[in-house]
Amino acid sequence: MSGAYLQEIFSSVQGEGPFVGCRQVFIRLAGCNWTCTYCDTPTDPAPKTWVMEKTPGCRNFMTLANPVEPVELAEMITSHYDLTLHHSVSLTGGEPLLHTQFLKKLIPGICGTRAGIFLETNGTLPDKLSSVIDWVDIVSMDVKLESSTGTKTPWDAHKRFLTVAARKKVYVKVVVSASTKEAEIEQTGKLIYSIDPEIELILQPVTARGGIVTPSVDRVLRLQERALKILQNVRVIPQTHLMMGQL
Ligand SMILES: C[S@@+](CC[C@H](N)C(=O)[O-])C[C@H]1O[C@@H](n2cnc3c(N)ncnc32)[C@H](O)[C@@H]1O
Ligand SMILES: Nc1nc2[nH]cc(C(=O)O)c2c(=O)[nH]1
Ligand code: SF4
Ligand SMILES: [Mg+2]
Repeated sequence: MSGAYLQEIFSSVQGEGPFVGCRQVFIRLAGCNWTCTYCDTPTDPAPKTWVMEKTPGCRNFMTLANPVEPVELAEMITSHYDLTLHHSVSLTGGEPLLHTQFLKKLIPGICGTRAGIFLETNGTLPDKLSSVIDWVDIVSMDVKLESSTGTKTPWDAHKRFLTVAARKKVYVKVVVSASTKEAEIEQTGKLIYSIDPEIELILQPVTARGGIVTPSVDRVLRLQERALKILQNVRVIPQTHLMMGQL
């Protein structure tokens, strides 16, 4: 099957990590292979419908049927959005790397932005990343700490993943909570350092959900110091789109 199940498409500003504020077209694919207690996004693998703005940036959504064919979707996006006004197209989800065959057919048709294709991923599928890395320009890779997600951290898969991602522009994002252990941050820092000490680490305080509690101001500073003992570039950046009332 060449089609894929989508959740939504919208134009907004990137709200997380070092590209905060950049205008992006977000393509949110359906389904996820991971479980994060704090997740703020539905992960139904096969929703009957998906939504797209009638007018870019106006949040007047129209409902469309799933699944969608890649070439048809590329035509819808390029006729609907002025990609030249956008920094990049953000492929997100759910977990976008569950849809690599679809992405390889979609991406050639949506390459008109200023900085290309931005992949927002949970960092758990290195072989899937290898199959599409040539089509991607920027990788936002999560490291999934057990203290926040409730699922055991896949350290080996993360290491293999970052090795592949380092072939392009990449940064690592780690959601931290009140229960994040300094040892987890240290292991994250050592993983990054072992591949490239220059790769930036973003500590993203959890937006409280699912019983996962936002870390205290003091705790965030201690965690950042722990990472700075290992890495050059460590910033604390929250989910800013929520503060701006942006999607
Ligand atoms: C919804 S996920 C989709 C992409 C991919 N599955 C991943 O986890 O990176 C996008 C980003 O939102 C973050 N996120 C989801 N829920 C959050 C929350 N409650 N607080 C902070 N960040 C959250 C994830 O950690 C991830 O960096
Ligand atoms: N504005 C905005 N920025 C984002 N960065 C990552 C997002 C995601 O859900 O993947 C996201 C999102 O949902 N909205
Ligand atoms: S990997 Fe991403 S989409 Fe999947 S549950 Fe975690 S935060 Fe949500
Ligand atoms: Mg989001």
